Amino acid sequence: MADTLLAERVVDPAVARPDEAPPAPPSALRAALVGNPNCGKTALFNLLTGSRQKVANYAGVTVERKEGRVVSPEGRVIRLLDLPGAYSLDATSPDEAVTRDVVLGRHRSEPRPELLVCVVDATNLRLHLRFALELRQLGLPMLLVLNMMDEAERQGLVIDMPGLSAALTMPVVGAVGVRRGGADALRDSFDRPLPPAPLPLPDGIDLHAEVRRLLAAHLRRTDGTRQHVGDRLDRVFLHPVLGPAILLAVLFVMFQTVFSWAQPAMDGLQAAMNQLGALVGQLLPDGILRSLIVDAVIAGAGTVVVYLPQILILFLWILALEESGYLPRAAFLLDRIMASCGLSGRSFIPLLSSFACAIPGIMATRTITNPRDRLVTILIAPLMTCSARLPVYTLLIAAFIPAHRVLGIFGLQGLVLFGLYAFAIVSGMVLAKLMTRGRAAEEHPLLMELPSYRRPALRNIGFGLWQRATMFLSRVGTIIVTLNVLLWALSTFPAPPPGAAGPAIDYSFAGRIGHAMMLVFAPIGFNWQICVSLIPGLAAREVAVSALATVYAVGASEDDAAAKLAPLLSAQWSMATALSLLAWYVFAPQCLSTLAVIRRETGSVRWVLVTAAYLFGLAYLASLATYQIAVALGGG
Ligand SMILES: Nc1nc2c(ncn2[C@@H]2O[C@H](COP(=O)(O)OP(=O)(O)OP(=O)(O)O)[C@@H](O)[C@H]2O)c(=O)[nH]1
Ligand SMILES: [Mg+2]
Repeated sequence: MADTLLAERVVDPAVARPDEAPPAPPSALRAALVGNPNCGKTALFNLLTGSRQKVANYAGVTVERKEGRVVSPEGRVIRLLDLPGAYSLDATSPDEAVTRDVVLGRHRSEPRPELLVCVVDATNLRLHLRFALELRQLGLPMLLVLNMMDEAERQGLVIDMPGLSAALTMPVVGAVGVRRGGADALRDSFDRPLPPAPLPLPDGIDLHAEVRRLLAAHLRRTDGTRQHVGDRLDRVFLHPVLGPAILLAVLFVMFQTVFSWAQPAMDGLQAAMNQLGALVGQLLPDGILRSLIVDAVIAGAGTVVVYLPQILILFLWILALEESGYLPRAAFLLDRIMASCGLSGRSFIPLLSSFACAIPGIMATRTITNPRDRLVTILIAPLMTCSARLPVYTLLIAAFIPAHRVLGIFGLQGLVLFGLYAFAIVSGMVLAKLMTRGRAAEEHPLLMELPSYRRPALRNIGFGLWQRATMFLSRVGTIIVTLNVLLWALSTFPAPPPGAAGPAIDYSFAGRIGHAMMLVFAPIGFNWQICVSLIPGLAAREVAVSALATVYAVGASEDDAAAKLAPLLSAQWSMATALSLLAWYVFAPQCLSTLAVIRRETGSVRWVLVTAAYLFGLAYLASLATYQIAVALGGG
């Protein structure tokens, strides 16, 4: 139980909101949003409840039920559920099973909804109405929402809503999930009396034929625009040669910009933090309090805060790709490569999400039908380079890799970063191949919906970036500062005995622990400061950077030592040590939340131990090989 609670709390940091609205009273009407994947259920849920759940342009974004509270214009309170998308009630994956169980009233902790709000994509009625008809047979009060009416209009689709409503024997409303006020008609409908359950269709009726009949009677097509743009784009993006070349180019440019675009903002932040440190240093008298504030809080938080611009640029790309509809195309392109590792293209989106953070990535594996594929994807997800590694990578790259240009256009630092990502991906693929013995679990070809291309809505991207920025800063303000203060205390106490020679920090707890750890880590080139920083770095990766800043600041004679962490490292460490630490960070499972989520998603501690053991083992071997080779080549 305690475990579940812990995991619940770490579930998806992207959506944790401290200012969540109060829960609906138990007497409130229980309604649930149900429908095919990617029809805009979560977009409507956010509009109605004011939540900020993740919305993106591919199937399988929502993987668990979310609850919200809606107040109708007349003040009626509704408890609204957002459910994972499903194609039918015959669930094949864990996320669809949640929807099936809730709708059928079989869910462990969720009573059956009193009203089904069935959402369909108005531009894709042929596919989506089938599920609506299946739901109609359940005998629950129901309401049909035609979402994406803006797109439907643009495509010249005219839907006879009163006719459709009469034929389906349920109310029908239109909606636009991406427009303010786009769910008003739906909100208004909550004030009307609960509709009676729709009349069921005769048993055994062919639902596809029924959909065709409904569309023939109630859907008209006038001349629309943009119908074929998507096909034309697909001819380029899915082209066997051009497609992969474009994908590679997109990823490549992404890593170049993470360095080049962020630099001015990072320099500005760095200068501001240095000034703050110097100012506070002058204001406070020399002593323990000054050391605590300057070395632990400012040096610790400051060294991590400067990475905010890079993290935001990375997310700008990820959000734009998610919204555009390109991701499922990339999954399609990579299906063959994934198959050669024994996985299917279905693992692509969970793995790609892990580049932001392994936690939502691992949760996204709930969309994978095959249990073996799901497990293997969970096991390799921590290898995909999450954004918390970025500060560590960038710090070391900035300190040890010269900012040369290659071929006149590419920055060498961006290339090295790209190389680290590529190395992690290749390692993940090789491991998947070993785990699956290269055999695909299923013979089926990849069945995956290709959504329409969409210009990313600035509003969504803006919210997404804002969410990331506040999440990152609150991590810095909470876990990072706390761990740094703890580390500062360990590095400061006990004070050296009177008359002791050598730096004071050598006598502290941290100094002693670090020196003891050297027994294990000296062969891979780590010094005792790195060893000490790895311990708080276990809780979260970027803490290692602030921990190094603190250890070096406490150990240094000048106050601004930490402000110059990168030059300090390049003066004190060998190239071999830096490369070895980079290799360590590619593999090491330095994140407790990830391990907690693996525990929850696999339901067993065994897989947590397996993951931790194999990743630590690989990290050690990779660092050992890197260090020894670098030393042999003269980098010692
Ligand atoms: N143009 C347009 N886009 C919309 C509308 N509603 C949602 N979208 C977009 O459609 C995509 C899918 O929206 P989501 O809300 O994530 O869909 P969902 O039904 O929750 O999807 P799953 O969680 O995967 O089942 C996103 O890119 C939204 O921005 C709409 O009314 N018009
Ligand atoms: Mg959703």
